Amino acid sequence: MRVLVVGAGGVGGYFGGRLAEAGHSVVFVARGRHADAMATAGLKIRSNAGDLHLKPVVLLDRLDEPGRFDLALICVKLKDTTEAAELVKPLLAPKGLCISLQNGVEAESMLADVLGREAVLAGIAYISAHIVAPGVIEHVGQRAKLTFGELEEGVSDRARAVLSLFQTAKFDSELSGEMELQLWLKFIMLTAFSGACCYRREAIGVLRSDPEGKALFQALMEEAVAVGRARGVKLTEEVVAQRLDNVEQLPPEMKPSMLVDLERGNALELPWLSGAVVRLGQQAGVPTPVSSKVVDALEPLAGGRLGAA
Ligand SMILES: NC(=O)C1=CN([C@@H]2O[C@H](COP(=O)(O)OP(=O)(O)OC[C@H]3O[C@@H](n4cnc5c(N)ncnc54)[C@H](OP(=O)(O)O)[C@@H]3O)[C@@H](O)[C@H]2O)C=CC1
Ligand SMILES: CC(C)(CO)C(=O)C(=O)O
Repeated sequence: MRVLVVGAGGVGGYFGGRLAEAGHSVVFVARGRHADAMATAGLKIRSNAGDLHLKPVVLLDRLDEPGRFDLALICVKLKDTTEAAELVKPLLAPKGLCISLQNGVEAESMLADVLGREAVLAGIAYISAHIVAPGVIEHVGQRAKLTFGELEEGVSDRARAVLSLFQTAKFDSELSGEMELQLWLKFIMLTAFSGACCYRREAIGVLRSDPEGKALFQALMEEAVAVGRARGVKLTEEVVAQRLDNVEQLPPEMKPSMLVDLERGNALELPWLSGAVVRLGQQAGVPTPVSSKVVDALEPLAGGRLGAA
């Protein structure tokens, strides 16, 4: 399979790098100083699962012939999703597939609007990884896993073929027949994690050691669960307690990617995380006062330093 990785940051650089390490044909779409560094010095991954120095790295040549790629992994921030889909459209082979490894519960529909539903699979990245210098990605903790599958319930042969590809690489992968539920299970944790850590400017270790921090986390998660249920997602009674237990296992230094962005003055994915809880809650008639408080506090910073200038 010829793989196109759109966005070579924490997520795209890590998973794309591991696929290339396993010998697959992987072409990256990158830009700016990160792209320059990848082109000259290669892509470096620092990871507890094993460091990797990928050199040479193949970057997309704008003159590449159309219809060349069997699989596109969308790994840009959510604000760049539609642009990424437009870029991918002419490059995908006729039966080519596109998988979002982004956060939130809305990336798949943004991709489907451009590429058509048939070309889109849903995906989730369980990892904490960030660009720490141009051309260099650091993986925090041990976890590196992709969960993915069809938008509709059930498991298809084409998704099994992607699983076979992923299983050759140095990360965990899982095919799911109920991706809407999976997307929401990650979303309820992530929206609470990113909302609480950004609101208090704390990594998870400090946040969870303070009862008020934990209470904020739990309240944000409960609101997201209520919104998901109102939309028909089958979230069980135990789901909040299970996620709170999982959070106890995270390395204390772990920060959500939105806090990393906040500290760097980058644009925030707020509109698709706590912002989505508020927006989807309004649509479903579910009150979300705690998420609104987080959105109100962070909104002035959501455009990032450049956006605010
Ligand atoms: N980082 C993490 O640990 C995790 C992140 N996620 C999710 O994954 C997604 C990606 O996050 P992350 O990897 O952190 O993002 P990063 O910002 O690290 O990487 C995205 C990269 O894509 C580049 N990019 C964006 N648009 C284009 C384009 N049109 N052409 C070329 N390059 C482009 C960006 O460049 P530029 O900087 O110039 O915009 C950036 O280098 C997000 O939705 C995030 O929520 C999910 C799980 C974990
Ligand atoms: C919480 C985490 C690290 C889980 O993979 C994540 O998705 C993010 O920081 O964006």
